[in-house]
Amino acid sequence: MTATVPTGTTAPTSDVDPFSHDVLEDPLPMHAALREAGPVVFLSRYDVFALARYDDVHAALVNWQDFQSSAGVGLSNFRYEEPWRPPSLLLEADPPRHDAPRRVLQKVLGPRALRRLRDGWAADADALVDEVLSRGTSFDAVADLAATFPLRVFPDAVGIPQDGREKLLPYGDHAFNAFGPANDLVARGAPRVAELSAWVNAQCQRDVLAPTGFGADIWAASDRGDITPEQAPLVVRSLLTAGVDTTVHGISAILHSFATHPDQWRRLREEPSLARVAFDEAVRLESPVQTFFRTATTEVRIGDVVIPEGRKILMFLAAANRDPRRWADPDRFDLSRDPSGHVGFGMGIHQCVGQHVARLEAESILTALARRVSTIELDGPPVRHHNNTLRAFERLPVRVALD
Ligand code: HEM
Ligand SMILES: CCOc1cccc(C(=O)O)c1
Repeated sequence: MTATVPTGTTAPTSDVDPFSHDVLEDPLPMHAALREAGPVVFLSRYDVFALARYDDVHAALVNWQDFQSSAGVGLSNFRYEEPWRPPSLLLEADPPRHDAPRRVLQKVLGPRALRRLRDGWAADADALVDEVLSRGTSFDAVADLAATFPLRVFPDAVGIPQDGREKLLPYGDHAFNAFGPANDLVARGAPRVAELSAWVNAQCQRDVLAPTGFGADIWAASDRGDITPEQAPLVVRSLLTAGVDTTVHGISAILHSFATHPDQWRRLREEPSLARVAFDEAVRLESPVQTFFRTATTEVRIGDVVIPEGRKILMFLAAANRDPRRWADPDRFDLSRDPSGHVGFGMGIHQCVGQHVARLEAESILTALARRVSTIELDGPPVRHHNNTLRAFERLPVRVALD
């Protein structure tokens, strides 16, 4: 039996460390270099293959058969390494195991289900904006808006108790770090993992969840047999893991985009319905979720490179979202652009099942702000928050003028 040797040229190679602090501070030059090097680049530091161009990232995302998620969507390969927590039934599963949990969450988080939340979230956003503006017109848009609003509305929508909600952000931050290499960012989160995991897992149990909300809806789906009672807590865990940090950094991204593009703020004020497209354009431009991995289930040919079966592929969603081969003037925040097709929420069977929740949160806070604020601008240098997977701000000082 001779081993099949993948034929095809060797990929261009780079020894860049995408998870180093200087790259996490500003990944754009690395993205451009990877796009220019070719359709696929071998990253020698991590022994993985990188895709940075839109067409190649898109093709991998929609081809779940050749690019699987069940070996983990981080650097760690679940075929040989123990996951740090039981794998997600959605993110880290392939069909057929992925199908039922996905169908359940798609219904629980669907646009129709969210209609009942719209008015309450709009009122909460108005109240928060009034509260922030009553304290002055210079503030930190992260602490006062982006990190506050999601934590005011989302845990209640899930139906978890009040106690311990401050654990959600650090838990999610660690989960997103854990998709990367075991570097200092992962080490920093390690001491609290047991405490945070125990708390999150406890919130997924039926007896602590409110009688109405996303959590109750997931357990009701297990009563109907759409998923099993053993699966229900893990599906709730998906919401608590993926549903907080992402929206905090998504809202930060949109506020940073407007604070640095005053002409677009004027457009939003003239046409408030642009809030929806503004969110997708900010997610395209900033890509709060920067990367995800896949594992090749067979030899995959990309360009004239053959990636051997079993190898990890790192998809740079953020690089694809600014690929000049796909986007005109890609670095510009432009509300007249049609951002549909961006891969900031992924694409295909794993495309973000919570995107309507995220969009409604962003739209609520944006509309509330546009109602009262005539201009918004930076009031000092933004400070980045480094994470192996998330693009985020630690601080976003802004100054606003009121009507
Ligand atoms: C700006 C906010 C958000 C961004 C940028 C984002 C991004 C993403 C991306 C890129 C994926 C694809 C993962 C992959 O292909 O492997 C994904 C999947 C997922 N997201 Fe989101 N997300 C956001 C908000 C949310 C929210 C609010 C929730 C929950 C309420 C959520 C729950 C999930 C889940 C459960 C998956 C796995 C779906 C599956 O594998 O079928 N996300 N998200
Ligand atoms: C936003 C990407 O989606 C995720 C991220 C982390 C965990 C999960 C899950 O399903 O537990 C999903």
